[in-house]
Amino acid sequence: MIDHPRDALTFPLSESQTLDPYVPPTPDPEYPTLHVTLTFATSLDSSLSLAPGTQTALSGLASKSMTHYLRSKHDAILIGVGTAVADNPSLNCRIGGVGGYGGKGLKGQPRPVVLDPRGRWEVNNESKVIKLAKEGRGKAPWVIRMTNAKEENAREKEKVLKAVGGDVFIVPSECSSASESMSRIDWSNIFSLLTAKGIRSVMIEGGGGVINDLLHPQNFGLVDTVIVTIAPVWLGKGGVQVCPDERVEEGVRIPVGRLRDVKWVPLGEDVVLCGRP
Ligand SMILES: NC(=O)C1=CN([C@@H]2O[C@H](COP(=O)(O)OP(=O)(O)OC[C@H]3O[C@@H](n4cnc5c(N)ncnc54)[C@H](OP(=O)(O)O)[C@@H]3O)[C@@H](O)[C@H]2O)C=CC1
Ligand SMILES: Nc1nc(O)c(N)c(N[C@@H]2O[C@H](COP(=O)(O)O)[C@@H](O)[C@H]2O)n1
Repeated sequence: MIDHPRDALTFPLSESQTLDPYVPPTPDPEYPTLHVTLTFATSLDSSLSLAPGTQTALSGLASKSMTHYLRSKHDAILIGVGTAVADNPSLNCRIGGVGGYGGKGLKGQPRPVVLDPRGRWEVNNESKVIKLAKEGRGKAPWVIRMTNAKEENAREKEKVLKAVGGDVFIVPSECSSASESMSRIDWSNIFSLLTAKGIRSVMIEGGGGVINDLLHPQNFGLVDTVIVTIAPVWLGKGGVQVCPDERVEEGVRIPVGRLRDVKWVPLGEDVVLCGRP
């Protein structure tokens, strides 16, 4: 019997088989493509957290283990800088048997990627992702920045990242007519960068800004799979909500997006919705 650390999570084979039609397929080495999974946990009133800048535990143990199983099936996890700042997340996979949790090396560990266009994430040696990378319990993070970002402490932060094997990549921004501070990076450029760096599957975990941007009709087609944990709780007004901009075509309001091939999987007290855009 394999000895797993006491803090390791388990996800039963029977549950993983239910989910497997939605996990990324084995990549074809001749046709390098990227599988994009959008996944998050929400309340009954479509909130990710009680308030901006705070972390709220929504997933129960069973659905949290499901998220970690998904992490083991993806090459990378991507979050927005708002989440990196609010949560100081670990972004590793803590399923027993993966690298660092009873397994060898970093096998099964995804690459954490932080979308931080303007260099707002104060990554340092106390950041959980950096500590885990040092301990061999997670991969070192990559940061995606925008061209011309006026970033404080850029050199120091890059040094911290590179010391553990992480990196910073610069992607051209899409200029906004409103102002430079409104400019953003086109998701197809982000996905091209990840593909060029050898990533074949990415799970995007949030937060609100990132999810709402990906649910925009212009971007929704770039998503292959959506997996949402719904927890039986209402958080109330003032939270970070998943609620994309409305969609109007020829002056008529229509739904923003709908999933097909849908499966609802009860896990503990939560239910997990799987589908494809
Ligand atoms: N329940 C759950 O599953 C999850 C909950 N959360 C929660 O969500 C909250 C964080 O969400 P939120 O504050 O919305 O932050 P996000 O993590 O969504 O980060 C948003 C920021 O990411 C950058 N960004 C997003 N899209 C683009 C783009 N296309 N191009 C360039 N930059 C982009 C922008 O940075 P800039 O402003 O610098 O331009 C933007 O403000 C926290 O409370 C966290 O706990 C987070 C993840 C999952
Ligand atoms: N699946 C899920 N359930 C919740 O209740 C959550 N709050 C989140 N948040 C996401 O998970 C990240 C934290 O991960 P670590 O445990 O620190 O590795 C957090 O940053 C969000 O992306 N997810």
